[in-house]
Amino acid sequence: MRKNQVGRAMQYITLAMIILTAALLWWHRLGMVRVLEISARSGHAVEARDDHADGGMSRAVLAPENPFAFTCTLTKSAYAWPYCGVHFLLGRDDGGIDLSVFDHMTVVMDRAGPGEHHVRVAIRNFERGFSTVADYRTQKINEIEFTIPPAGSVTIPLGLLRTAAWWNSMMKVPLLRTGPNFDNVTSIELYTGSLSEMGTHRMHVQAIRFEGKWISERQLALALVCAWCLYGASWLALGMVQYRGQLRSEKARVATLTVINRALQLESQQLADLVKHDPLTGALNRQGLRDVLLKDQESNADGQFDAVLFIDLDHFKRINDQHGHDVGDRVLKQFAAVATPVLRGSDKLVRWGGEEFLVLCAGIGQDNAVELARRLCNRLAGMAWPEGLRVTASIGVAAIHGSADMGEAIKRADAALYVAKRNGRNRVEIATGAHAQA
Ligand SMILES: Nc1nc2c(ncn2[C@@H]2O[C@H](COP(=O)(O)OP(=O)(O)OP(=O)(O)O)[C@@H](O)[C@H]2O)c(=O)[nH]1
Repeated sequence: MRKNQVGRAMQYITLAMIILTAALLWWHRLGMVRVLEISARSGHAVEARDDHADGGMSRAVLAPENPFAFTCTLTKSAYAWPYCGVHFLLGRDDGGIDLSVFDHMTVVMDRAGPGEHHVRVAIRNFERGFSTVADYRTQKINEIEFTIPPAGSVTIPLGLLRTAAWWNSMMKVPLLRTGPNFDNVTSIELYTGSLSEMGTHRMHVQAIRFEGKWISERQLALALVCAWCLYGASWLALGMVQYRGQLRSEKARVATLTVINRALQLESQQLADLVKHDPLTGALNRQGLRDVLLKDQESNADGQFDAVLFIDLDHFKRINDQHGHDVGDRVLKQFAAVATPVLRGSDKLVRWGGEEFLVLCAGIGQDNAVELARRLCNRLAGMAWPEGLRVTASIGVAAIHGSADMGEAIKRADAALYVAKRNGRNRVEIATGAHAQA
């Protein structure tokens, strides 16, 4: 995927994440509620309970047509705490349901009877390690007592319920486990309160409703933080992967450009060389000579060259005329090939024009220059040439007195060459008066 496509995708995902986060927070605030209702419609079993078993005389009687409506006759007796009420059974004796996922409980009921209507609600929890199936009283009793209007409802946060102190004492519960528990609830009990007046109380439980958020605020916050962290991390990782890919392609591009650059440098060097060299013989041309002299002047004001040889192949026109230009070209090429190894590395062979060549000699001295010219003359005269030709050259030698004298020295060498031609060719003449014979 291209970089800007990924960027656009990430923008959409960010927007989606923001909308999702806002929607979840809004939904959590206004909804996301789960409800457990215990009522005549829910089909939970109901049992009547009173103080009969404890020696009292109170009576709880369920209405035959609706066990959620019952009559409770509270009667004073030898038993100190008369009570009566009902049990709503939620699970088996040893395995109840988890009500800890709910936040609060709402009791909706009608009643009729003497005095204020005090109600005690108890939630029985089967406590592993304490409760037994044989005796339901060993199940932890978490309770609260409150007053309810004749017809209406009361909502109670589950956190307000407390474990009965007598149960903790009876079961010898360690201090840290004395708090209420709702994770294994077997029944909910609804009794008359401790301040309820004696007499007949008619009660009709419309519903006991447990409500709570599917996810607690804390869980939601944690989930959102995790999701955003994950998203941030994946964004970073993606960025890193892209950055590395970019770096790799940049490196590859730089490497390619370096290769191209080198090739161009080489090419431009070759072109520069071409411009400075005669294509036929490979000797320097006049442009090349100019560059050599400029460089020479830059490094040494007086110049390093101290002698110049002016070479002209003898009767070259005749070679062209008799054997054709191609043969003439081959002779010119052979001349350059023969002359080059005779010269030293610091000497420069220049094609002056046509069949005329210059040799610039550095640090040689006039005598040695004359010696070099003779050697060259002899070499040319003694070797085999194309078409069995005999090729000779006439050479004028002149001393160079500093770089400023270069032009004049070439003229003097040319004049000496003219003398060599006039004196019969295939010979060396020196420009400074004393003309040596080959
Ligand atoms: N094949 C060939 N011939 C060339 C080239 N450049 C110049 N020439 C010929 O070289 C010949 C030079 O002739 P001339 O200047 O008359 O000199 P020469 O015949 O060598 O006579 P001398 O110098 O007096 O010995 C001319 O015919 C030119 O056309 C070249 O690049 N190739």
